[in-house]
Amino acid sequence: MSTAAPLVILLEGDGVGPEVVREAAKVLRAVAPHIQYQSELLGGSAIDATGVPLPQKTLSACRSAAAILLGAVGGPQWPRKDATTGVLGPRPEQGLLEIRKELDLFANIRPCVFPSDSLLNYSPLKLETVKGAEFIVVRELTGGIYFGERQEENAEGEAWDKMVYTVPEIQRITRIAAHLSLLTTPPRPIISVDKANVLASSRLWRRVVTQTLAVEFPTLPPPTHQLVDSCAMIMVKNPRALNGILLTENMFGDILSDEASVIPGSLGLLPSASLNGVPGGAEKVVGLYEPIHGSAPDIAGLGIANPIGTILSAALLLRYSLGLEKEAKVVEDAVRKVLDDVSSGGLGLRTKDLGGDATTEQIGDAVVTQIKKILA
Ligand SMILES: NC(=O)C1=CN([C@@H]2O[C@H](COP(=O)(O)OP(=O)(O)OC[C@H]3O[C@@H](n4cnc5c(N)ncnc54)[C@H](O)[C@@H]3O)[C@@H](O)[C@H]2O)C=CC1
Ligand SMILES: CC(C)CC(=O)C(=O)O
Ligand SMILES: [Mg+2]
Repeated sequence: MSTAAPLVILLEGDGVGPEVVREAAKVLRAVAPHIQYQSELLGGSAIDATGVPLPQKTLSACRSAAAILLGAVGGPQWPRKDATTGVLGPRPEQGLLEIRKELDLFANIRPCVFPSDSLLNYSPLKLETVKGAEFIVVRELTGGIYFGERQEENAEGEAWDKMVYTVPEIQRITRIAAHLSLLTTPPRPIISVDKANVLASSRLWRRVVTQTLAVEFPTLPPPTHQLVDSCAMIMVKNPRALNGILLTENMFGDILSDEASVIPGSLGLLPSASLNGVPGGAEKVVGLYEPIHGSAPDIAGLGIANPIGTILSAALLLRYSLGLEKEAKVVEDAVRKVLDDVSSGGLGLRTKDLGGDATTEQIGDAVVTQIKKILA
């Protein structure tokens, strides 16, 4: 374990963001007390304080940090209308897109696994359908339609968004998928998801994914290709058929990963890592870690948000940015213990989204208690 004191930037954001980040930071403090923290503004709270969703101070702090932990941004109060001009102000989500672009966080890794087998009974899908489902969504994060040119509604009543991909953008995200595939023996199959029957950008995607894997990773089996619409159907009908790496572009990955959270039972469960390179390699990668969910304005301030997705994101931070694999495992084991049924030695604690009545804080405290027991 490194003895230096790495700096982690906390971007609490909006809505339930501060509630879930508080618990994840508590967990990090328990498992790795040497980490230093600094809180900075992003999103709606940054707009209110500074006028912009990504203040320069936040960006500079993130650039010099070892890693970043984010809650979520956005809410119905933004964009705000200027009282005199009636002009709409910036959107919190712009800040998130900007920080991803500025830090070149092109690889978004979203593992869809059951943090505890006891959750098999809480999935809205049938137990026999979801049992054994386990895949990783590898989402391209700095290209595609979220970053293309756009035209807001004009006088002709038209609006459009342009989806652009380039060969290097597709090559580099394919390399991340290949790297993750090769971490297991046998390698996890790579399923590339696109809409190549309609979109030119998807036809480029399919060609470049196939070629990059064939040329640079000849030992890997060739990828399979799945159209995004039928992929969405398979995900809830027979998710085990997708076991492996789902490699896809920005918007498809955004949508499919929210759908994937239905398998373990809640959007509040799944973590993510946004990286600018291959994790665990010789080069230091920049990493921003966040749950896959949004700011959940409908439950903000009630203290009932599920913090597990953020806590598991903190585990990914320990693993990918700080090289603290043992500590990452301790956090994951502690989360499992908290969720596991009492009959199998766990606490059986669940927030409302999973049918329980535990608060956000109780889950965080329980994870900390389990960490202390594991480390004792
Ligand atoms: N990474 C980010 O910062 C993201 C921000 N957003 C923003 O969040 C705002 C709300 O978007 P929505 O479409 O409502 O998506 P959302 O993910 O915030 O919420 C969807 C549903 O899931 C529930 N939910 C989400 N997280 C939960 C948690 N941790 N525990 C329990 N229940 C949870 C919410 O209560 C809501 O019913 C929007 O402004 C959107 O732009 C959305 C997605 C990602
Ligand atoms: C601003 C959005 C693209 C955020 C989002 O939905 C996500 O990254 O999951
Ligand atoms: Mg999303």
